[in-house]
Amino acid sequence: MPKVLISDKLSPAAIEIFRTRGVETDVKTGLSPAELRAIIGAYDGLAIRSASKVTKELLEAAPNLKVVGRAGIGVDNVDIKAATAHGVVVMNTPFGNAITTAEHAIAMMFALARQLPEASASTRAGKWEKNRFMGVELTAKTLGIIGCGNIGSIVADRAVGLKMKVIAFDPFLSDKRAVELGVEKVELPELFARADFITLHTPLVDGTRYIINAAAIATMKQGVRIINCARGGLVEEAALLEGLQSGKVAGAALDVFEVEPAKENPLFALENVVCTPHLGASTAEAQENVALQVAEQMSDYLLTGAVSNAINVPAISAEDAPRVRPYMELARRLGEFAGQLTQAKDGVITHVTIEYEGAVAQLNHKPLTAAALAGLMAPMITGANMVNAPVLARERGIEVTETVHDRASEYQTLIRLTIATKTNTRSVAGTLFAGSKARLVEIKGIPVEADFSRHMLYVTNQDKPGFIGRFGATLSDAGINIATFHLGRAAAGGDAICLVSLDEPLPETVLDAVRALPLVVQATPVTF
Ligand SMILES: NC(=O)C1=CN([C@@H]2O[C@H](COP(=O)(O)OP(=O)(O)OC[C@H]3O[C@@H](n4cnc5c(N)ncnc54)[C@H](O)[C@@H]3O)[C@@H](O)[C@H]2O)C=CC1
Ligand SMILES: O=C(O)CCC(=O)C(=O)O
Repeated sequence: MPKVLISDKLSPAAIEIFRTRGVETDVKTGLSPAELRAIIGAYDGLAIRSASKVTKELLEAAPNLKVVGRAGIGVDNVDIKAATAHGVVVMNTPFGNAITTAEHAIAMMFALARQLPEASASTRAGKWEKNRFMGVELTAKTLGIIGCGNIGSIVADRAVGLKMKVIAFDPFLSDKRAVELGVEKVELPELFARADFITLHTPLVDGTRYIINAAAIATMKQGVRIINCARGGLVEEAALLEGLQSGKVAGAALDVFEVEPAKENPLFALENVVCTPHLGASTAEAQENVALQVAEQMSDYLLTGAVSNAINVPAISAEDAPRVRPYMELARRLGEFAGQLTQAKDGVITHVTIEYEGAVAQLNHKPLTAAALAGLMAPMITGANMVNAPVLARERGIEVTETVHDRASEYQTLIRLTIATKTNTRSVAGTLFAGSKARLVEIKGIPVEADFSRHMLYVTNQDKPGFIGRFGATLSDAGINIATFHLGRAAAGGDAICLVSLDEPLPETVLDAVRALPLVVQATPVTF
């Protein structure tokens, strides 16, 4: 039974889902990095929000970890590169808290416009300072949205409803989508120059870090108000502080900070700053949504291999998983077979081509390619799996080509893998028999029909009389039982191949004896 650790505060709905799905679940929140490192080795899955940091060091201490599930959107607390290198799938829940976070941004905009926190504090203190709090209307004001994805789009929709003029900067916002949302697409300098309110909704990545800095603030309207419910680090706090103190920026509403938890911050001293402690996603509805979703996704992956909302691996829907899984198995086995045949003397692999024909051509082939690469590299690289295999291939300069054929094939469905090294090219092809059973049907273009079995011996020989008898005698003299025996040849008298499955591993001495037989070109044991 797979075992999951929940290390941040998640709705109890998640535990319920894990347990009913048959995933053993521990909840241990508030652990220090060292405490988490000390126990992570026992778990297959880790469910987190934003407090737990999934670092390279944590991943190094987690040999069994297969999946990290982020109950939320931002994954900047996860070292994705390191997770990928360790073969760990990272998933998030991209929609579950989007409405709630967009509503928080809108609430923050109102709070800024009407100084609600200060007015509330003053009233509760019995001051009745009616003249102190003069607000601004939102109607007809220009809202500049930076990042118009899930959350930014919902903010746009709500702001349009408030009769604001909405302008947006997002390099991936299409003209059509902008029209649908009722927003005007602009470049960033124009947004800075025109917006009365600016709200941020991008991830924190290298390209967005300090997207609001001193230079940007200098180009903004006098009296601009800035809202950040995305990530600390998008706004340079020192520059914002200066802008607020000079009056250039009339107010700022911040849910997120460069350093969190933000217990001390010079911005807190200013009365035109509204702050919340990273509450964007904190509604009962959103927390229920993300907890349910992350538990379902992680359980699906651990129990069935279905992948949804993964950041670092191609998606396989739960619906597709039963159809795709046998093909992944076939692709992986073809990769393993080819990997074991590729010998050190062949030199490094330079190119891998994966062809999909027949029924398999209709499927999402990304996970199949990843599985084939994982199989290929597994004999050479410990820990290679379908998460890290495409990266490992890229790092090693292996060019990967996927070809999807719509031509009719002799087989109803076929995957062919061709491995090129500097000195050699090898190909293997397989099909699914009876819908789910992986079978080898071609090696080096020579037809064969063989199941993948635990212990196999692959021999290439010259197609001349005498080979089969001597080969059979060598194995039987050594007391080795042949379970199945498959022969194939390119043409009479030409290159021939022989693939046998054995009941036990072939001792080195017998392998040497086979290799020494006349007509044998090479003999390679293959195990699964
Ligand atoms: N305060 C909170 O509790 C929460 C904060 N968040 C934050 O909100 C962020 C946005 O979430 P979603 O809208 O769901 O993500 P999303 O991926 O749907 O949208 C992000 C948008 O930013 C755009 N973008 C990327 N680089 C950009 C750039 N340099 N300039 C302008 N736009 C750029 C992308 O094209 C995309 O459309 C998350 O990454 C997360 O950090 C999300 C949920 C809760
Ligand atoms: O889990 C939380 O409270 C924060 C949510 C968040 O920041 C996110 O989903 O990106």
